[in-house]
Amino acid sequence: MTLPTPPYQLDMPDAEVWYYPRFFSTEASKAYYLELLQHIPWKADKVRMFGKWIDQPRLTALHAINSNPYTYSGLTLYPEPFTPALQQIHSKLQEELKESFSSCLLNLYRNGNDSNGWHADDEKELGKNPSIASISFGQDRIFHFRHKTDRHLKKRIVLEDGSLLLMKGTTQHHWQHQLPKSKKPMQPRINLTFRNIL
Ligand SMILES: O=C(O)CCC(=O)C(=O)O
Ligand SMILES: [Fe+2]
Repeated sequence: MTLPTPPYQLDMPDAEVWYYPRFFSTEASKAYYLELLQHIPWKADKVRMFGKWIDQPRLTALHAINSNPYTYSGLTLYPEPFTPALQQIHSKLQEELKESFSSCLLNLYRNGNDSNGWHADDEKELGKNPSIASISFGQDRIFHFRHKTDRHLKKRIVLEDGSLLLMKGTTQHHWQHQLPKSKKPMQPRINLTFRNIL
C-alpha cells in the first residue's frame, strides 16, 4: 500500500495552482482511460478563429449534472448527463477537494499533433474566480502557463497519468495556459476539466 503523494503549489504570482501527482492510482487511471475512450461520444467540433470555422486540434465532449450550455470560441455545447465513470470521478473530486462542480469538459488528444492553444478559462458562465479541476489519463504531456501582462513570467509542468491540476482564485485573470503539440510519438491522452457552469 503506497501513500498518496501530497499536492504542491506552483510558484506563480497572481495565481493559485496546485498539482496532485497521483490523485488516481495507476490501475484506476488505466481503467478510467479505457472506459472513457470507449464510452464518451467524442466529437470533432469546429470553433470560430479569425473569422473562420476551423477544426479543433482534439476531440471534445461536455457532460454535466445540469443542462446549462457552455460557449467558447463561438461554439455552444449542450451537455450530456454524467456517465457512471464520470459520476465516480466527480464524487471523489468533490469529497477530496470539498468543492462542488456542475460540469465536465473533456478533451481527447489523439497524438502529438493534437493540442490546446493559449487561452484562459474566463467565460462569464464560469463565474468570477473559477475553480477548475483538470484530470489527466494516458500519455504524459507538457503544459505551459504564461502571465498575461508580465510576459517573461512562465511556468512549465508535465501533466502525468492519474494527476490532478487545480487552478483557482485569480489564476484565469492573470495567466493563460496551453498544451503544445509535440514532435515525439505520443499515445492518446484524456483530459477532464471539472468546472461550475452557471
Ligand atoms: O488538456 C489540458 O490539460 C488542458 C485543457 C484546457 O485547458 C481546457 O480544456 O480548458
Ligand atoms: Fe483551459
